[in-house]
Amino acid sequence: MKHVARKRFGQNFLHDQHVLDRITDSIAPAAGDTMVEIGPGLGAMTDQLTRSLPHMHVVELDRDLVARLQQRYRPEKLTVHAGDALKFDFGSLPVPDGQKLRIVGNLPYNISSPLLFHLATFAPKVKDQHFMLQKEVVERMVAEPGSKVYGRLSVMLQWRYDMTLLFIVPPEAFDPPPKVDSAIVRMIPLAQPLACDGARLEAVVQKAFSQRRKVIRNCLAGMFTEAQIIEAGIDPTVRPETISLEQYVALANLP
Ligand SMILES: C[S@@+](CC[C@H](N)C(=O)[O-])C[C@H]1O[C@@H](n2cnc3c(N)ncnc32)[C@H](O)[C@@H]1O
Repeated sequence: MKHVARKRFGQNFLHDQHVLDRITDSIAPAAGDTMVEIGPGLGAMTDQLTRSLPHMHVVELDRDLVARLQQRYRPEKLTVHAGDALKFDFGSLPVPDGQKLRIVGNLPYNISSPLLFHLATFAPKVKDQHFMLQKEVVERMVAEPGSKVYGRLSVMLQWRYDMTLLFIVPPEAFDPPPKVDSAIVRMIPLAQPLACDGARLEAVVQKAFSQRRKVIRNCLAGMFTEAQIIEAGIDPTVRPETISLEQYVALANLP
């Protein structure tokens, strides 16, 4: 029976073989990799990846799709984790000594930011991540200071990852087509992120960008004095979107 795409699970299934091949080439799966796919859906990417991998893991929330995947693949080939990727402990997957996890997925766009933040907590155990996301989200992730779309997602993810927008995917590549363009992003955890307490950095960045149009002195009133902002090497009259990752880290590291 044909699966009817469920909007609430952000289901848009890839059917363009050229796009599937390009994504697979970008991921370049190798036989020894430990790989997990988030939201395998009907298995379009899974089929491609399992050609090179003797075994892989998937995490899928939709129980109907879980049942389909379990019917389609032998358990030695595919371990299906039925559940919510937002709550999944990616650190619990068995990875051989000296190796790290590879994470891939055409992500459900309705939960992309919280999912990226959840995944960031596993960054030290991860080799790389390749995701399909809404193009605008990828543009925010890789944005530089001064850009209109530079914000919390840019700073928090750039603190942990080296990120590259690989290519754009048009709506026609999916069934049903989403209303927006999509993009493939490669995320490689940094070996040595700038030393900083993540929760503190998050608090500073969240407060800074909660009023993008104000100058940073006013955005951070109550958290830092003007003198402290200057001490972190920041002009207190600039807007939050012009402040670099290094400067936000300096602020978060103030005693
Ligand atoms: C955009 S579709 C991609 C499907 C498939 N990978 C493809 O490319 O055709 C997103 C998939 O994520 C699943 N999904 C949605 N929310 C999820 C969650 N919280 N945890 C795990 N999977 C989820 C959906 O059921 C769906 O299969």
